[in-house]
Amino acid sequence: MSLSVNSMMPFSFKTMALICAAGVGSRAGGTLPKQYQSLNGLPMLVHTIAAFAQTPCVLDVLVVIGSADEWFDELVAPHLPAGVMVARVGGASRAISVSNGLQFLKDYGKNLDHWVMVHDAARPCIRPELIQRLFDGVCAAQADGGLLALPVVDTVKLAEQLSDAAPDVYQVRQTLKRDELWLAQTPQMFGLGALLRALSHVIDAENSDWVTDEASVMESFGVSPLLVGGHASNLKVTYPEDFLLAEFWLNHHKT
Ligand SMILES: Nc1ccn([C@@H]2O[C@H](COP(=O)(O)OP(=O)(O)OP(=O)(O)O)[C@@H](O)[C@H]2O)c(=O)n1
Ligand SMILES: C[C@](O)(CO)[C@H](O)COP(=O)(O)O
Repeated sequence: MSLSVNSMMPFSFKTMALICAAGVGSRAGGTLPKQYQSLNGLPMLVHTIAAFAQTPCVLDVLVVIGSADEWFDELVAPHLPAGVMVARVGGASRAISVSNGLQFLKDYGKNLDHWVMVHDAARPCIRPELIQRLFDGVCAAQADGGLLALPVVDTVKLAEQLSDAAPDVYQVRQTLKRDELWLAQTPQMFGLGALLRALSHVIDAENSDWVTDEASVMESFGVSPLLVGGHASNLKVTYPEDFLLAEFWLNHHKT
């Protein structure tokens, strides 16, 4: 099955941003979904939105939240920069939330040939310089898309579970060549129309559980995204211990 996702390179001097914030944050703990938990006195999502709102290459910002979200209006809306759009179209998985958000942008009349950057609400320490670096890098290389990423610095083992009786015990099968390995961050930037077509196709046609980022979907249709150097500060807040680290980086950016 071929799907034309890279037949026309997107073109514009600006990009839209889609911030996905419809998850429940089950691994982070706490009484609120992690995107609403406080970092230095403000909800995580407020920090994430602010970075995009302050970036020169970002024209429109859309925040995707869950349809039954009970927190956004009270915790985030009072801090929302002018012009930021909000869509209550989150789905059961990150891929569905992103796809629904892209459809919202299309229905809103956004140009399908223009760029969109997808970013996790859970990466609140993203800085405008990094967002701009991704945009400039992809445009300069005339690539079909790209993402921030970090080279792996640890030695990486491929392992398998020993037995169902010992779910935490794994045995090494192979050590991977680390100089070829990168850790994907967000934002991830592709043409709005191309990404929407690719995601919708995967979601409609098969189990989309394997989809953990936008780039992998585009890769499955033959696109080779550009990797642009990210930064350790752009961590994804996943576990309880990540909140402290995120606060450190937010403070560090201010100095
Ligand atoms: N159905 C979903 C699931 C996730 N996300 C968003 O995707 C980003 C990355 O996902 P992850 O860190 O896995 O967040 P959660 O799914 O909320 O966390 P967990 O897996 O621990 O429950 C987050 O900003 C999250 O809000 C989303 O918009 N819609
Ligand atoms: C998109 C992502 O941030 C790239 O590292 C990541 O895959 C999303 O996290 P999830 O836990 O797989 O939803």
